[in-house]
Amino acid sequence: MIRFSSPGDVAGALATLPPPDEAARAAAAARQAQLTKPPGSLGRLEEIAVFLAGWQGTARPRIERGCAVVFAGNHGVVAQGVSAFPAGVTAQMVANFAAGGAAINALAQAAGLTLAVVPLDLDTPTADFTLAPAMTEAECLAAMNAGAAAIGDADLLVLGEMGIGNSTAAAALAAASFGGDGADWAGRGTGVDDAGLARKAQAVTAALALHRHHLDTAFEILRRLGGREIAAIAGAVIAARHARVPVVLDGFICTSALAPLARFAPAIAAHCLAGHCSAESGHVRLLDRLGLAPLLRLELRLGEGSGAALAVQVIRAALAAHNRMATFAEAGVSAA
Ligand SMILES: Cc1cc2ncn([C@H]3O[C@H](COP(=O)(O)O)[C@@H](O)[C@H]3O)c2cc1C
Ligand SMILES: O=C(O)c1cccnc1
Repeated sequence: MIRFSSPGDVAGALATLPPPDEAARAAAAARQAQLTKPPGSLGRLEEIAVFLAGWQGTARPRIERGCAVVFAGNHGVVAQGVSAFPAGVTAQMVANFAAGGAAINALAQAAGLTLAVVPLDLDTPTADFTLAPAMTEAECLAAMNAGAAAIGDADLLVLGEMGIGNSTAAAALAAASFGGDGADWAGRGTGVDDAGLARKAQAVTAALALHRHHLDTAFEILRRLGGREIAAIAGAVIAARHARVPVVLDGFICTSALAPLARFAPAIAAHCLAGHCSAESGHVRLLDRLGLAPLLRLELRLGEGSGAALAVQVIRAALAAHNRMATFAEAGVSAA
């Protein structure tokens, strides 16, 4: 299990990302070619099966311990008037997750996933990053370690977040990592009006100016502009990669955790599937920058891991076809 004791450990883990098991990928691709269908006719379902084979290291991948993990954190930048909801909703929603009443409870259950919720110091919001770094080094490392620890023994990891104000942090991370200013990456989040959207864009642009001389490592970008739940997702993604556990990403906010990592380690998203493309305006561009093609596009704009959990139903179907279909030889069907 990975532990990050220093920012150097994060850089080290990013410099040593393992590749997939190419033999398992080849074996899975060979099986797909034998199944009773024209080659390629199951489209991306075939790619999903080969992808999971490579990361699970077996020609016949399975989902037996599919785990959804939702990280929660609070954000000082809400003081800039960037969310349609008050910061107290973060803790209230964590209570709702525990009571089973949130969308992710229903969607994780429908997808056959266990659900873990990891609240991260909700009583201590990050600093307002328009004025100071969001987190200290110790705070950011602790959040990343909470993320790394949460992967447990999952064989498929579904990541989600809850944190009022975090679509502003996500926009800042995307801009710092891939260029552009606040207006390029700010979206409506929980549904801010035009004035709220302008405040978000302004907050991001102000933060980029304040931190501009210090954005030269993935860790510093995450620490200065992210939040605890986003840093935890980054830690979980890195830890999952080193454990060769495939990951399903959710919306704009979840995906934004990869932006600073990808700037310094472009292969970081190779063990990740994009569950969906959110209606949040920056998500389509963020996915494009990460080289990810979303599985679903259902106009969701919720977070919590909701779109990722939904996509697991497609992933399960891909594996059902891969593992249960007959080959041409078994079925006595003539090959081309
Ligand atoms: C009741 C409620 C449940 C949510 N579940 C996820 N989010 C989503 O909205 C927040 C991001 O939007 P913004 O940056 O505009 O605050 C995050 O908590 C995200 O997970 C929710 C938001 C609300 C209000
Ligand atoms: O895409 C997301 O992750 C998202 C969009 C709006 C609000 N919360 C989350």
